[in-house]
Amino acid sequence: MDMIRANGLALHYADTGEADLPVIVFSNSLGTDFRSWDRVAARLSGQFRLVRYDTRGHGLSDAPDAPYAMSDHIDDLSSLLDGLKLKSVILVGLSVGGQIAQGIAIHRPDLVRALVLCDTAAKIGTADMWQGRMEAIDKGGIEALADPILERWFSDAFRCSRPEELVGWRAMLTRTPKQGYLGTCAAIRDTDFTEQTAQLSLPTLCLCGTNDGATTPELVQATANLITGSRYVQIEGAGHLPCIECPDALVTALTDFIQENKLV
Ligand SMILES: O=C(O)CC1=CCC(=O)O1
Repeated sequence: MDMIRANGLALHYADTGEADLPVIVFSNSLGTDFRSWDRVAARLSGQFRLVRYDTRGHGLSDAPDAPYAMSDHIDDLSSLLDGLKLKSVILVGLSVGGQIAQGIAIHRPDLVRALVLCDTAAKIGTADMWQGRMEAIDKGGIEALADPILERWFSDAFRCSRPEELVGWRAMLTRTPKQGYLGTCAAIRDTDFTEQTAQLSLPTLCLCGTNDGATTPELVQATANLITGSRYVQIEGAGHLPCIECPDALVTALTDFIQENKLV
C-alpha cells in the first residue's frame, strides 16, 4: 500500500508504469475510491504511467472532520503531484473529481496539459439539494440514500445483470467515512466554476454516460460548451460511472483524444 503526506493529510495512492511514460492522473467521485479506475487502468497499463489516489475522506486516505472546501481537495491533489514531482499531466476526473480537475487547471495550470472531465460539470446540483442530502445522511447514514445513489451510478441493465458486483460497489459507497462523504458534499454544494472554467483553453474531453441520472448528458454538454475547442462524447448505456460500467468505451474515447491532440 502506498501512502504519501500531502497538504497535511495521509493520502492513499497508486503510481504504476514506467517513470518516463506519459502520465495520466485519476480523481474519483463522491462515495467511491480509486478502485473505481481499476478497469480503465488495466486497459491502459504498459502505455502510460498511471497515478490514482483516494480523495480526502474516501478510501484509505485521511478523513478530517467535515466540512471541506473544494480548495482543500484541489490543494490535496496539487500537493500530491508536487510530491511525486509531476507536471503537465493528463488529468481525468469523475464527477467531484472532475471539479477538482477543473480547479487544478484554473489554479495550477503548470500541473496539467489536458483535461478529461467524466460525468461532471462546472456546477453540480443546487445548494438546497446538497443540503437536503447532507441532512438525510447526517440522520440516517449513507445507507439511508444508498439505493437512489446506486440508481444514478449504474444503468438498470447493469444493476439487474450484475447483482453480486453491485453488492461490492454498494459496500464501497456505504463504507465511505461519514465525515468524508458529508465534507465532500459541502465542497460540491459551495462550488460553481462556471466563470473560471469558461476561461480554460487547454485540450479537454468531456464524457457522459447516456443514462447518467446525477450529471445528465445535457449538463455535461453545457460544461463542454464553456471550454473553447473541447470535445463532448457520450458513453452509450452507461450511468454516472462509465469507468466501471463501460471501461472499453471510456478508454477508446480517452485514447482517441490523446492521439488527436498529440499528447503522446
Ligand atoms: O451521488 C451522486 O449523486 C453522484 C455524484 C455527484 C457528485 C459526485 O461526485 O457523485
